[in-house]
Amino acid sequence: MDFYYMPGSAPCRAVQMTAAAVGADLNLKFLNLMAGEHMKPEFTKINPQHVIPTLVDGDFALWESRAVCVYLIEKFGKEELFPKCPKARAVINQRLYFDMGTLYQKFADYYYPQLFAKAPADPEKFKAMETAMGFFNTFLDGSKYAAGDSLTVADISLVATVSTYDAAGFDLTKYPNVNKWFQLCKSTVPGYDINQAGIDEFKKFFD
Ligand SMILES: N[C@@H](CCC(=O)N[C@@H](CS)C(=O)NCC(=O)O)C(=O)O
Repeated sequence: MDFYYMPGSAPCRAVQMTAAAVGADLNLKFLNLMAGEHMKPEFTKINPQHVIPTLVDGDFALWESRAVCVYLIEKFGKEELFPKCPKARAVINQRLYFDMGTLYQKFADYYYPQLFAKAPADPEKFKAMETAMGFFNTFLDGSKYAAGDSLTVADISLVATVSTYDAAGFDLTKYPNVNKWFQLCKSTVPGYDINQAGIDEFKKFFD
């Protein structure tokens, strides 16, 4: 399977950790967004939305990291990462949508204008990030992992986001449940070393 990615990208790292968890071999295809490679017709033919991560499995192309993670889990039969039980799956989905629509989104809203448009920091957007992280801290009350007592795709997606907050200097110690969960994920999420290598790349944007 071809995998179009950049190592610093959080959603790409989530897919790479999922691939490690299910034992999928990804044929890595580095796509340099800074050089506009995602806008070239070779790539827009595959993905008209021109975003990474993008997975190509034969004649099937898929993007949106969380959809790609779930596809890999189902293709490789690792049901424990996305159990079929309706309630368990519903909580995992809630966490995944929270990650995409709220936690990662608030990070992007605050940091991206500063990183990519040299805009000044907006304190209201920083508060929105704090509120989002506070929600996640509450979800983790009495729960070892993001969606219960075992590791699921929700943890893989969320740890890509939370490690990105951490890399940007966001203080996680104010969120004790998140901080504890983050330390646990570092040692239990398969392929976390790949995430760390990507984080090291991402940090260069802050230099
Ligand atoms: N929600 C998407 C976000 C994908 C995304 O925005 N990727 C960025 C890189 S991190 C990208 O490819 N940007 C290029 C563009 O939007 O044209 C996911 O989780 O896969």
